[in-house]
Amino acid sequence: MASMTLRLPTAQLCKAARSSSFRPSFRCAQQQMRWLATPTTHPVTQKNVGTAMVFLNMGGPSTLDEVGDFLSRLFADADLIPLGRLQNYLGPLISKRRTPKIQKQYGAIGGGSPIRKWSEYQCEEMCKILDQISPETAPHKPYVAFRYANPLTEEMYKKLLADGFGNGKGGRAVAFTQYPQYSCSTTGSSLNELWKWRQRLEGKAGPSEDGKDGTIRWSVIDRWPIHPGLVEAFARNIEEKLAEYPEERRKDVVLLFSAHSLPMSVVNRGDPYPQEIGATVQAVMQRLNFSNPYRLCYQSQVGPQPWLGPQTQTSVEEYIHKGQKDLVLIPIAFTSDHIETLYELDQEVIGESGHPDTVKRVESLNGNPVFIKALADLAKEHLDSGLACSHQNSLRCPGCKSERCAASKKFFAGQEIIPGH
Ligand SMILES: C=CC1=C(C)c2cc3[nH]c(cc4nc(cc5[nH]c(cc1n2)c(C)c5CCC(=O)O)C(CCC(=O)O)=C4C)c(C)c3C=C
Ligand code: FES
Ligand SMILES: [Fe+2]
Repeated sequence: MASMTLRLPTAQLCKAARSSSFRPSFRCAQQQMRWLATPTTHPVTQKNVGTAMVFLNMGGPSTLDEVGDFLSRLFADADLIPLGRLQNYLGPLISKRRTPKIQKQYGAIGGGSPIRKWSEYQCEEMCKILDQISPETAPHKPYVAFRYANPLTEEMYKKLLADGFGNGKGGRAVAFTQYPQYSCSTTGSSLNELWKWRQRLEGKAGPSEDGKDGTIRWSVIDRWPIHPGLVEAFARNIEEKLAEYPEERRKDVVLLFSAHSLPMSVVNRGDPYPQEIGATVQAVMQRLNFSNPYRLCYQSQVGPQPWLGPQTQTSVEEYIHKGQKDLVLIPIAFTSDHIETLYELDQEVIGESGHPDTVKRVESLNGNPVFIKALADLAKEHLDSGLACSHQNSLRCPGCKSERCAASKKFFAGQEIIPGH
């Protein structure tokens, strides 16, 4: 199939778009000019190298021996746990103290987190579908970049370069966050880390005026809280779980959506996560035709400071106390199993509820084909859009004081992307 590009040379388009009259709406101008698209051939270098699809996530320790390193990277991350000037001193101290407790939890779920297995599987399967539905950007090559566990962002970036992306040859890479809802402590942290390694490994200069300096062109799928495929996958899993209850009780089962909580300091800084979590919940309930009563609650608080509530475990206990024993827990902020589903929800919340036969959890998305097709559809929409990132991604939190956020947001928003390439 013939590939598509813009009739005007990109450099000319970009120059026009950068001129003062275009400046306020560069991305709009880029989008509006897409109707000029006409079939032509790929630049050879791009065709050969294909498109790198890079899944971003926090990662988890695959073995008990990796728990210490995982936690020490996590407590060293100032985007997640800001400890100020004491970060380098307190981070290692807290992580070391916490390691035995968390090792026990990973021990109880089989000796490690399944997140690497699921991420690699989901990304590979998505790429196979993309090769079919988006031949103009094929071949799609799967990569995983974790923030706190192997494969780390540095390792992924070096692999990209070794595989022929960058190195004077250009090539396109899509950073695809696997957190459907954006938080500066999760996706924001992963993007800041990706930007850091891009600066270290591909130079500080950034792309030249014509975008042809041979560095990797990055675009970002930074959030997808209400993507119809995601909503459909969640909704079907909920329907399956509801079908396990006797018909006469089914419509009164309470659906308890559960998301990882955020410290109130992060919420009050203006983090978009609570709003986007609410949007997913609303979209799923709309798809279910509001078949059941529902609530959103939050889990996995760490440390003594105030976190966003209500807490999942307390909510379950309180509903049971009120006589509501039919409860379905729905982990809504993570797309594969991890200690928060397998340990915290299954073993603590359900295990300690006293009613494990009526308090249930829906399956995580893991290898669900409906979900993997959704990932592919979402990626295709992004590749066709020509957008470097969402418009929303360019806005910092009102309370953000981080220079890292400012620099990385500017970098990603400034990438020049040709639709369908
Ligand atoms: C959408 C998901 C998550 C958000 C938002 C999030 C914010 C957040 N987390 C911490 C502190 C910790 N999180 C830890 C583990 C952990 N966190 C998430 C997801 C989100 N975190 C997951 C899936 C996991 C488990 C990984 C796995 O099992 O594979 C931990 C380590 C465990 C522990 O010590 O309890 C900490 C610490 C903060 C401070 C925060 C928001 C600022
Ligand atoms: S903390 Fe949200 S943009 Fe920096
Ligand atoms: Fe967390």
